[in-house]
Amino acid sequence: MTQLKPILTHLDSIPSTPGKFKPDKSSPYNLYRLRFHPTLFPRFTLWSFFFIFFIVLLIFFSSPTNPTAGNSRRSLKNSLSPSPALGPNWERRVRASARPRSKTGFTVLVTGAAGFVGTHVSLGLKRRGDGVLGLDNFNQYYDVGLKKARQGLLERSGIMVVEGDINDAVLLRKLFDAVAFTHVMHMAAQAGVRYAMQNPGSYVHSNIAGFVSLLEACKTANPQPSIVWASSSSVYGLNSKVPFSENDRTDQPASLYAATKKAGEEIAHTYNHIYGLSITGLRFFTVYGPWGRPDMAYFFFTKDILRGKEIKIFETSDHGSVARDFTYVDDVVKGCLAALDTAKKSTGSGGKKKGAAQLRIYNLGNTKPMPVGRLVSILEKLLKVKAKKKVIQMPRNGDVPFTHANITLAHTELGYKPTTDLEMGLKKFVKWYVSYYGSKKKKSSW
Ligand SMILES: O=C(O)[C@H]1O[C@H](OP(=O)(O)OP(=O)(O)OC[C@H]2O[C@@H](n3ccc(=O)[nH]c3=O)[C@H](O)[C@@H]2O)[C@H](O)[C@@H](O)[C@@H]1O
Repeated sequence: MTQLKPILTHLDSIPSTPGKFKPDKSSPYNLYRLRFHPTLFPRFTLWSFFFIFFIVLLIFFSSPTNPTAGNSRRSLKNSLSPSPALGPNWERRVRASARPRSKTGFTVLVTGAAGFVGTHVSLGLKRRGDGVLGLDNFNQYYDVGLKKARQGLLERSGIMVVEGDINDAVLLRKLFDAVAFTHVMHMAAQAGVRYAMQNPGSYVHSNIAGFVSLLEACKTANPQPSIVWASSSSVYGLNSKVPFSENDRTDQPASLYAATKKAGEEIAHTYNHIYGLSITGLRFFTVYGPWGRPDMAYFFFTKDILRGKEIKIFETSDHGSVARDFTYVDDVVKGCLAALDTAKKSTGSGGKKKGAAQLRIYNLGNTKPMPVGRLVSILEKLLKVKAKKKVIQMPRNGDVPFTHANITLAHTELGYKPTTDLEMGLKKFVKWYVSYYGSKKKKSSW
């Protein structure tokens, strides 16, 4: 310490403009300076170097437990030096995928494209000649292998799926810079009613923060796209007025999942109001079908029945049956495309509203609620296996006892008319299930 003091005092006297310093030969500290510089200064610099190096290592190699932090680091990396995946070749592929077949076709960004409904909607759009670019974060909520298989299906139809998160603002900007999307079909979400109790943060991350991030990109884009997005029948929560109509109360959500979807509807209102974005929300009613979600009851009941594993059938506290307005995926896709076709243009540009814009919400259900017990007996018949059933009281985990859609509004304004009943829809699902998991003997991790 006594040795360092003279050096530090000497540093205090260095003028701020380098090169103008004249050593004071008369200073009694000159002797110390000459004697200690050669040994102490390199040691000091060496330790500083190691310290800085350690900090840099820590920043670059620490695992991103917070997904948003991970994204922001990736975003930073992207903005500093675009990875080869975001280079000119990547941009060419992005543009080619999004190019419609005809001049009147739409140019659609589908978020959650490797998800269940996202895949079907993407294929439906491509089939009729629209240009489709997919975006999906391939998260591990359920079997990523299934998502990759859906991606393969899309790629064979000429649809590219960019791997990325809707929270990644830099990536979204790159996509909107590369392509003038006319529409965004926003299907990306953290789905599942009961899982919200295990991982509440993922619902906030995808369904709230992610939605805002996407709307920010849409409002800034020039031209602003029209947006159609997936809300949920779960917003009706504890509403007991049946069938559920769009103007019924939705302020009593029974799960955090439902609350984040309801929040999405309010956020949509705000972006419509401030920026003139044209936004249509679709309340899906328990959508099922081929390439479905392994976390949903019809899917894991099929798996468990085939394996001889017990399945739990929920009932209400007064021993009534729990029922859902199960809706077949092809019917929902028709509703999604009709919503896109009837969507008016957004009115804003450069982040500024120019006039009132369209804001809509529709139920896309089947109007025929079925008890879960009935779903199981249809599966038993199709699989030719008797299920090991255990009837238990519905746990308090966010579930609601029944759903039932009034689809008058969607019918009148979108021409929506579901045509697939539960027997036919499950038959198609089981056929796919057996061909995917049965004959191919795919390993499943779900
Ligand atoms: O349309 C909707 O609003 C929602 O539909 C489904 O949610 P849910 O209807 O709860 O679908 P499942 O998890 O497949 O459950 C179907 C029925 O089976 C019942 N169930 C579930 C699990 C189980 O072990 N036993 C059982 O009887 C549930 O109570 C429910 O009545 C989706 O998972 C949500 O993402 C979607 O938003």
